[in-house]
Amino acid sequence: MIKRLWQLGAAQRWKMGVQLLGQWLSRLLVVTLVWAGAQWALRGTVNVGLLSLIGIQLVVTVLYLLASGWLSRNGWAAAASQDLQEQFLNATFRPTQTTTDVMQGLQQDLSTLRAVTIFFDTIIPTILQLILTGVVLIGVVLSVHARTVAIPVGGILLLGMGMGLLQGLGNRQNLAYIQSFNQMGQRFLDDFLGMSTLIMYQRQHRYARDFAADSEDYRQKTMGVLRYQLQSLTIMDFCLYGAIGYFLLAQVNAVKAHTLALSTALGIGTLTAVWLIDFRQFGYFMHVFMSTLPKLRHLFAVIDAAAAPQKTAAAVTLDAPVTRLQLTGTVGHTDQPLLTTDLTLTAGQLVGLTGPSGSGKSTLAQTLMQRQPLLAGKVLVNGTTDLATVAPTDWLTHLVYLGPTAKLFAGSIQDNLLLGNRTADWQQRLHDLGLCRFVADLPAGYATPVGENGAQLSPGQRQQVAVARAVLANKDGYVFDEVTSNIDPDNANQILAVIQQLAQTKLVLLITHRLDDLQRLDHLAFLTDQRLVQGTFTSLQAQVPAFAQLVQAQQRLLKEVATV
Ligand SMILES: Nc1ncnc2c1ncn2[C@@H]1O[C@H](COP(=O)(O)OP(=O)(O)OP(=O)(O)O)[C@@H](O)[C@H]1O
Repeated sequence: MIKRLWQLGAAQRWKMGVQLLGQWLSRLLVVTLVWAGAQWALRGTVNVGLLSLIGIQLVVTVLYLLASGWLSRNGWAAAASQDLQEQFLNATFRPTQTTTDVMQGLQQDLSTLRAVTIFFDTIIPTILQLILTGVVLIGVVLSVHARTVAIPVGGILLLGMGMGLLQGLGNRQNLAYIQSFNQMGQRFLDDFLGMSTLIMYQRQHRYARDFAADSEDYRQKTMGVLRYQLQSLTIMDFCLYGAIGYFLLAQVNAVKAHTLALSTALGIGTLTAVWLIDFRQFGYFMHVFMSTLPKLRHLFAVIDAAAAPQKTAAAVTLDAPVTRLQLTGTVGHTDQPLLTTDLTLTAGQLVGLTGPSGSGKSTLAQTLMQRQPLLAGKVLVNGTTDLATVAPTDWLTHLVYLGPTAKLFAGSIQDNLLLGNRTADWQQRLHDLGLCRFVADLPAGYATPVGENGAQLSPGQRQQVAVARAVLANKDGYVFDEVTSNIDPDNANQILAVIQQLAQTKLVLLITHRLDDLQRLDHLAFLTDQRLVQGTFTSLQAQVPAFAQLVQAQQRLLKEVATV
C-alpha cells in the first residue's frame, strides 16, 4: 500500500524533495546558531566551517520561504490526491454499481481521500527529515564522542519494535471503530427515511433504543481508539525520552571528565532536541495516518475491483438499431430459476407481460436490460449478436427501462424531458401524443420546477414526464415495468395509449397487471408455472385457467373498490 501511495502523482514528487531540503536545512539553522553562539561565548572564536554552514543555511532558508507557498499549493500532495480521487471516482461511478454501493463509497471514502494527503505532505517529508537529521546526529556523535552513539541508535531500534507491535493492536481497534460507525450510520440512513412509517406503527421508541445502543457501542469503540492512542504515546515517549535522557547524561559526564567540549555538547544537545521535535511530530501524524489505513485499504480494493478483468468480454457495440430480441433460456437468480422460455420481441409489436406477483416478470425485464445474467441460454439481438457480448454502456443507448416509480431530477419539467433529446419539435411531439397536457395549466408551464424527486408533481404527472422523456429520447426499444400500476386510471390510460402508439415502430415490452391494459393489448404473454403462455386476452382466458382466475380476481377487486 505504501508503494502504491508513493507512485501516485509521481511527476510532481520532486517538489517534495525540494521542499524537504529547504525545510530540513532551515531547521538545522537553529543547531548551527546555538553551536556557533556557544563557541563564541566560551572560546571567543567561531569555527570557520560552522560559519560557512550558517551562510549556506541562511541562503537556503530565504529561498525556501519564498517558494514554500507555491510548492505546497502545486506540490506532490495535491497531484497525488487528485490522482487517487480520479481513480476512485472512476471505479465508483460505473453502470454496474448499485446506488447503495455508490452511497457507501461516497460516505466512507471521500473523507479518506481528504485525509490521505497527510501521507504526502507530512508523513514522507517527516520520515526523510528524521533520517537526514538522525544520520547527521550519529555522524557528529561518532566523530566527537563515539562511545555514546549506541544510546540513540538503541533508542530508535526499541521504538521501531514498539511501534510495530502497536500497529497490529491499532488496526484491530480501528476496524472495530469503523464497523461500529457504519452500523450506526446505516441504521440512521435506513430508518430515519422511514420515520413516519415507524411512528405509524408505534415503533419509534424501539428505533430510539436501537439507535441509542448503536451510539453507545460507537462511543465505546471511540474511547477504545483514544485509549489505545494515549497508551501507545506513553510507551513511545518512555522509549524515546528514556534513551535521549540517558544520552544527554552521558554527554554531561563526558564534559565533566573533560573528554568533550561544552560548546560541542550544547551543539549535540540542540541537534538531539531538533530530532526529538520532529520525532514527536512524526508520532502524532503517524497516529492520524494509521487510523485511515483500513479505509485506505478499502479504497484501493474498490479501485482494484473495477480494474479486474470482467468475466465476459462485453465489448461489442451495435451499429444497427435493435429491431428484434429473442430470449431463449432460463431466467432467475442464482439457485432460484424462475422461468424457462422462448420469447421474441420485435419492433412494431407490443407484447404485454403479466403473471402472479413474484413469478419473475421484473427479473425478466432486468435480464433484457443486462442487469441480470441468464441462468441458461441466451438473448439474441437482431438475430445474430449475443446480448452478453454487448457493451453495457452501448446497450443503454438502445434500450430504455422504466419502472413503477419515476425518477425525476432536480430542475424544471423541461430539464427532465430533454435529458435524452435535443430536437426542436419536442413540444409538438408531446402535443401530438397527448402527453403532459397538465403542463398547460401550470403558470410557469414547462419551466415549472419538479422539486426534490419530483415532489411538486402528482405520481401520475411524474410518470407522464418519465414516459415522455423516454419517448423523446427516441430509443430502439422500451421495457415498461408496471408504469401504469400506481397511478390514477386517467393518467394510466393516457400512458397506455402512448405506449401503443410507440410500439407501432419500436420494440416494446409492457409488464402490467392492470385489467384495462390487458384487455386493450393484442398480444399477451402470461407467466405461470415457470413458463410463458402467449396469446390474446380472449384466447388466454379460454385456455389458461390460471389467467382466467387472475382476471376474475382483478374484476372482483375493481368491484369492491367501486362499492367502497
Ligand atoms: N436481487 C434478487 N436476488 C435474489 N432474488 C430476487 C432478487 N430480486 C427478486 N428476487 C426474487 O425473484 C422472484 C421474482 O421476483 P420479481 O421481482 O421478478 O417478480 P415479479 O413477477 O416482478 O413480481 P411483482 O409482480 O410482485 O413485481 C421473487 O421470489 C423475488 O424474491
